[in-house]
Amino acid sequence: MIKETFDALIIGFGKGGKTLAPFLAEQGLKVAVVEKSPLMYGGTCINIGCIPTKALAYQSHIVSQEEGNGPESRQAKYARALQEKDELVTLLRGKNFNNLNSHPGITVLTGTASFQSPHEVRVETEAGSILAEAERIFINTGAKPVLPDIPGIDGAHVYTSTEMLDLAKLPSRLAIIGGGYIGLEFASIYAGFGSEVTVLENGGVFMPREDREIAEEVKKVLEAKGIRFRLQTKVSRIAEQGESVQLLLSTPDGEDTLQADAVLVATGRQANTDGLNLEAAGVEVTERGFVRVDETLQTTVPHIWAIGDVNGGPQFTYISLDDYRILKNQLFGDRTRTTGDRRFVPYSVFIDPPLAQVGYTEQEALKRGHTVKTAKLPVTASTRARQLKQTEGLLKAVVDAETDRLLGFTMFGAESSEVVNIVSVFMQSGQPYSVLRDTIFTHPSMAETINDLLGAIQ
Ligand SMILES: Cc1cc2nc3c(=O)[nH]c(=O)nc-3n(C[C@H](O)[C@H](O)[C@H](O)COP(=O)(O)OP(=O)(O)OC[C@H]3O[C@@H](n4cnc5c(N)ncnc54)[C@H](O)[C@@H]3O)c2cc1C
Ligand SMILES: NC(=O)c1ccc[n+]([C@@H]2O[C@H](COP(=O)([O-])OP(=O)(O)OC[C@H]3O[C@@H](n4cnc5c(N)ncnc54)[C@H](O)[C@@H]3O)[C@@H](O)[C@H]2O)c1
Repeated sequence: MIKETFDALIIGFGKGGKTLAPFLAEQGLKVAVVEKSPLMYGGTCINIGCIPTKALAYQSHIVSQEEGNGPESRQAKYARALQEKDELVTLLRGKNFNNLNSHPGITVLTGTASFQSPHEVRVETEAGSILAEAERIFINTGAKPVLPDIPGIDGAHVYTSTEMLDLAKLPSRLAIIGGGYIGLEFASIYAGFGSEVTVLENGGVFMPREDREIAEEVKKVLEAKGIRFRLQTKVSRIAEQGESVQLLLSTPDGEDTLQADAVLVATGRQANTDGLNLEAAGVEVTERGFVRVDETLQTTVPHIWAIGDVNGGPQFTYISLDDYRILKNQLFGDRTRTTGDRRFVPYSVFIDPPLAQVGYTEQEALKRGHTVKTAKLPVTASTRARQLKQTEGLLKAVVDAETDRLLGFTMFGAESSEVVNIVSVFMQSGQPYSVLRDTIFTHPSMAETINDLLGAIQ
């Protein structure tokens, strides 16, 4: 076996790792990045996550706005959207590979990594095994879908989100198991292309973490687009029936069946630690199977760190990026950054229109003992939304009645995934909400709805 020695070894080509690699190389370290699949240079986000799904969401929105699309035209537009998505992914994957591969201080090893000892990682490449020894090791192997134990889940018409991204034929009827981020985003994408979509969620509350008024509005808008939601519903069996499948459902009203042409399983994502042989390094995992880290992202072994989805933090690309910032600060800075100083992490669910949130919902603020003032504004109040012909949705703000600080902001409406970042930055400043209420925004814009929303706080 060939033996190579590095100062730093990064396992997985995720967002945090691929940003950390050039930084470490610029500090004079000899760095290796190990990626198990040539189709995954750049990681989940680029190849099978954010980028391809949002590319499809964009095309689906356009198709949904058009009139007179019959089944053939919808299939043709779906096929073109898949092709454009593939072109974009291929472009970004190549750029990501070249960014690291062309760097003089970085070696990209394409192969599967597994620990042999605390400082040694075996990499199985097509050309044979390499034993990579490194002083510092960073685990950035991401997450993979959870597959519930349902008879028939391994059937031909049942897909994970990754597999759905290559589904050539637009399904007439799509059943989605799981009503979380992936479930709702795919529901919105496929409904936009014209599929009949049913979301099967075993929880009893639709979008349980969201503000209740906003969640109700989301449900109403998505239902108006033809998406059906079945809560408190478990799938007990999936049976192949020729070109389609039958799902056997267990519901509060008893057993039921659902016919579908495709089934998406979107029931959460778990740490990708298979085959890493963490025991050989002494790296511990949590009860949920994620790599155990402290606030500085150090594992139970001092020279090994874990970044991104694999460490059990929020599963967002921008959190993996922030993990990189923490490591940079901890290893080469003043060691003040930790996961504990993350406040007001915004997020967006790319349904149509998108939902974005930062801070507390009204319910969460009350639970935390705040006295609150709130305001709501329908998206119809926005002239920009009328120009965009996207008047669905609702905004809501939550203000602390004692300090006048903005505690939370939710926007379900066009361009909310952009607008939320303005509010997030403002919330970091800790200023009273009236400052944002009276800030000058361009017109016409979706951002200016913030002025009106906060103007309605009483
Ligand atoms: C369908 C979908 C849509 C999403 N949409 C969004 C979104 O819109 N916005 C957002 O912020 N987040 C989104 N996410 C989440 C986001 O993609 C992840 O949080 C993020 O990509 C995680 O990055 P990471 O740094 O943890 O590692 P990843 O990008 O997951 O990279 C891990 C890499 O490690 C490799 N690997 C695994 N095991 C080994 C091994 N043993 N040896 C070598 N290599 C290995 C994998 O092949 C992979 O390339 C989405 C996720 C999915 C699935
Ligand atoms: N826009 C974004 O930022 C974005 C988009 C997609 C994914 N992601 C990330 O990916 C992660 C994974 O997404 P996800 O949707 O797979 O997970 P999730 O945790 O968001 O949702 C999973 C849902 O499936 C339900 N569920 C679990 N088992 C079930 C079963 N047997 N039957 C029916 N329902 C069941 C859960 O109650 C939950 O509502 C998210 O947590 C998110 O961080 C982010």
